[in-house]
Amino acid sequence: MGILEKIQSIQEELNRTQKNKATEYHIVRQLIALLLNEYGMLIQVEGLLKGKLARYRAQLLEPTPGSSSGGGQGFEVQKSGDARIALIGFPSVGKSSLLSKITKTKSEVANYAFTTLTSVPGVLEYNGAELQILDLPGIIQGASEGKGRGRQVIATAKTSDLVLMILDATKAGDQRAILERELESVGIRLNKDPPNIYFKVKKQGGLKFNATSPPKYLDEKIVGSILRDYKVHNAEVLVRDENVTVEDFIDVINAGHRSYIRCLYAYNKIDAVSLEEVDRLARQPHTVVISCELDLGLEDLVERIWSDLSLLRVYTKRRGQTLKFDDPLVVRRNATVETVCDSIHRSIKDQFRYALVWGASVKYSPQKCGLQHAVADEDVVSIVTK
Ligand SMILES: Nc1nc2c(ncn2[C@@H]2O[C@H](COP(=O)(O)OP(=O)(O)OP(=O)(O)O)[C@@H](O)[C@H]2O)c(=O)[nH]1
Ligand SMILES: [K+]
Ligand SMILES: [Mg+2]
Repeated sequence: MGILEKIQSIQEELNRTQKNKATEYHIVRQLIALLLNEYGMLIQVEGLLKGKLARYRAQLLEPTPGSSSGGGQGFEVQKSGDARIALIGFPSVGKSSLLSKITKTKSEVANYAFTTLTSVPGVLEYNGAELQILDLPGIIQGASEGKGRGRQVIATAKTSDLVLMILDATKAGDQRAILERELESVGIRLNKDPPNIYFKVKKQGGLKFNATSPPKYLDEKIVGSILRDYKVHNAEVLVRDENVTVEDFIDVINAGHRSYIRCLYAYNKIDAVSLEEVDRLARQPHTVVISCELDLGLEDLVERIWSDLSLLRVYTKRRGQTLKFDDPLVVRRNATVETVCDSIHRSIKDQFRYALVWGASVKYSPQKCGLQHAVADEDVVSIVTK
């Protein structure tokens, strides 16, 4: 082969590879596009399936015709232990993951909505107390009007001592407000004290309206017209707080249907958002940030649950017995020596002479106290009987 021929053959070869390269490149690009498309389709299909699955599972929660309570098994759970904590949140925020983390109970965890269809109780042992934690189905907007089993979930929340609202740190910020509204609409008041208004319906005498200082948002006329609407014409009203609102007054009239419950907000899945976002969320009031997946913030959460419950540990001591500090009597805040007596035994009050109290509630330890003495956390109480 002459030199010119050699050059020409190389050029031809090069041309071919150029073309091949172009086609190969083209083919590879097409393949990639195909794969991407396929992948996108897969994601779409997965989303669709998940949506379908969630819809069908939500139907499992819906009331069946002829039953007033709803489909599936009923989920009233016997109260047990020293306090009840209800896990409230949208589907798939990690309620069951949390129950499985902080108690010995395993509740099913999955990445589709409405995995949990009933209430699942677990026990958290802390500071010698037994705290009942209730894992519940997820609720959605409109739950209080009977969407899904929302009404039953919310009714269960109303029986709790603390609502633990589980929120998804990766989701939009309005979850909190939506859930608050759902709970509010059935008479649950979160992190509020009952309004400081004395109200008593009378047989006669018309409306007697008084206030310790002039209320800013209420007056006798408003109160009178609200009461007429309730067909109450004789009543005594004493407003002891100038900041109470019309809504507060209505709550007082409906006191039997109002529950004032503490609420702790826990943002889960913080492993999936930026540090700045975690920081922003953690600064909201009554809020903790956690990750069930990475075991972050769970100890802190349990501590916050304990302090929000405001439970008191009282160690009771019998004459001549040594004190056992591992088995306290757990009572509510505002508990008195009388509460302690009732918790020990119903009849102990009949033989009560006095109590000897050691601890933060007394000036001298021990101090002789009567039934009305208010106890403090970690007091030691010895009941002296007749
Ligand atoms: N990234 C991340 N995922 C989590 C975390 N905790 C739970 N998950 C996931 O979130 C999904 C839902 O968890 P569940 O515990 O079933 O949620 P749920 O609130 O009980 O859901 P429903 O019972 O359906 O209302 C699962 O795929 C979990 O693995 C977390 O801390 N981080
Ligand atoms: K789920
Ligand atoms: Mg669940």
